[in-house]
Amino acid sequence: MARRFAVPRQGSGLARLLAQKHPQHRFCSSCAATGAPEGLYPSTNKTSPTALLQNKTRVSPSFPPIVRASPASLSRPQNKAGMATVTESPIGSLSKPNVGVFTDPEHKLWVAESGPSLESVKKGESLKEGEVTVGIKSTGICGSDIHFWHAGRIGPMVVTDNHILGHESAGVVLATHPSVTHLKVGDRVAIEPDLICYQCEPCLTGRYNGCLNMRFLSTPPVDGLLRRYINHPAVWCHKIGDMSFENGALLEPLSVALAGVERAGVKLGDPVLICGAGPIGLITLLCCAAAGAQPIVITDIDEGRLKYAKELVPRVRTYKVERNVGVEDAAKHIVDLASGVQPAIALECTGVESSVNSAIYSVKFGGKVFVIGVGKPEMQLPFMRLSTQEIDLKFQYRYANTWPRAIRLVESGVVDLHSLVTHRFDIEDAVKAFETAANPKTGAIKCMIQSEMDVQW
Ligand SMILES: NC(=O)c1ccc[n+]([C@@H]2O[C@H](COP(=O)([O-])OP(=O)(O)OC[C@H]3O[C@@H](n4cnc5c(N)ncnc54)[C@H](O)[C@@H]3O)[C@@H](O)[C@H]2O)c1
Ligand SMILES: OC[C@H](O)C(O)[C@@H](O)CO
Repeated sequence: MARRFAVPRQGSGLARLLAQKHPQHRFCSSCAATGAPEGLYPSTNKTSPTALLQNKTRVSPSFPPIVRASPASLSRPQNKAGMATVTESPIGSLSKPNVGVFTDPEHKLWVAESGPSLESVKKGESLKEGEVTVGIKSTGICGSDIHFWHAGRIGPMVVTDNHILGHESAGVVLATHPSVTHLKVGDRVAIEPDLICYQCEPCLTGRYNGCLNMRFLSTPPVDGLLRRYINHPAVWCHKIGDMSFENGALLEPLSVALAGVERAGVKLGDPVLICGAGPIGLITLLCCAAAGAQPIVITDIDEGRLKYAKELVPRVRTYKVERNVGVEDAAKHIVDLASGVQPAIALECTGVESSVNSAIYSVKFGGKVFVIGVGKPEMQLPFMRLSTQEIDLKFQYRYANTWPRAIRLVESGVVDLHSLVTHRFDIEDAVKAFETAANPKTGAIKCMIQSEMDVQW
């Protein structure tokens, strides 16, 4: 296949710079600071970043056999009382077949057998270099999953075939390829759902969410994580210690919010507006509250979601958007609610044109409107308001290098995500889970799908 990007040649400026500065690169915070992301490079003991740059990654023919769970190796992290607990559940005892949650261009939704098959998981046959098999325990339903089901597309991302949904997952490592050194069977992990090329300019400069060859799990045509078992590169499986699997799954939407809050530059005492109190808006609210923003106003058209926001962060001020109120008037109400203080930063988490526009009319001179929501391909925006008020209009798309930070925030309790989970379903009942998540009358914020295994972890 023809390359659409330039690979740094051996001896080229970029390749030399990376190789000279940090021969080991992987998990190197200096690389993160200078552009190359923490955890970007595969953690195989045979793969150096220099080799990646030179495109010389090869499987060693002499690897020992796949490591699969055996009772002795299945040690869980220490529990709260400091006691190590051992799980006696070898992979060989798994009996539930792999299933996936599918949609298709006809907007059907169903649960059916999917790959990798239980048989191949047990034998470890399907594992490639650098991969681990993860038994998925919890997966959150994202608005984009519902969109792919209902609308069959998000902008240019179109469902053209039977397609497995889901990209917010955490689980337990069931098997490791011998090339994997930093994970072992029994590790609890959250899955970062992107597969990148490690070779294009965004990858090499630390902004791998812009990878020119991105394969994002659950974005068609790449199947998602709503399955019992998946094989995934170990480098994109982040250890979560004894964090709950649900919190592990929520690290994905937290990553979206964190990336936005970080790039928007929210600081202590900043007056902030958040538009939309869906999961992304609510998690953004938790992040802004943790960052010390004050006052914080959040908007929504749904009273129930605003009530939820108030329960999460009692000091937030809530504004119910009414369809018959114009965007400039809505902006005035928002500023009034903030005791006359115009927001320095608006984090837009709806992707709805009128909401983007009331954010633009709300922020102060020199303020920032930071759009996380995704919406119509084209929108009409108040150009002269942006111009005369020197407002920065910026955007976030997914995330890069957020998982380690997100894990620290959740582990420490600085950001408490757990109460966002309002409904839980077994993977066999995924259709019911999706119907609940898609129906505003259910009051669902985050529906979680759990895949019970014959193994207790
Ligand atoms: N940029 C990214 O990488 C990224 C990642 C994940 C999600 N998203 C997008 O972020 C947005 C939010 O995601 P979510 O999961 O919270 O979705 P959601 O649909 O659950 O939440 C959106 C909220 O906005 C509210 N809303 C609708 N119109 C409004 C208006 N005019 N004013 C105020 N509120 C209004 C809805 O009532 C809802 O509560 C979506 O557009 C989603 O596609 C973007
Ligand atoms: O958090 C990731 C987002 O939900 C996805 O990018 C989605 O919007 C399209 O695949």
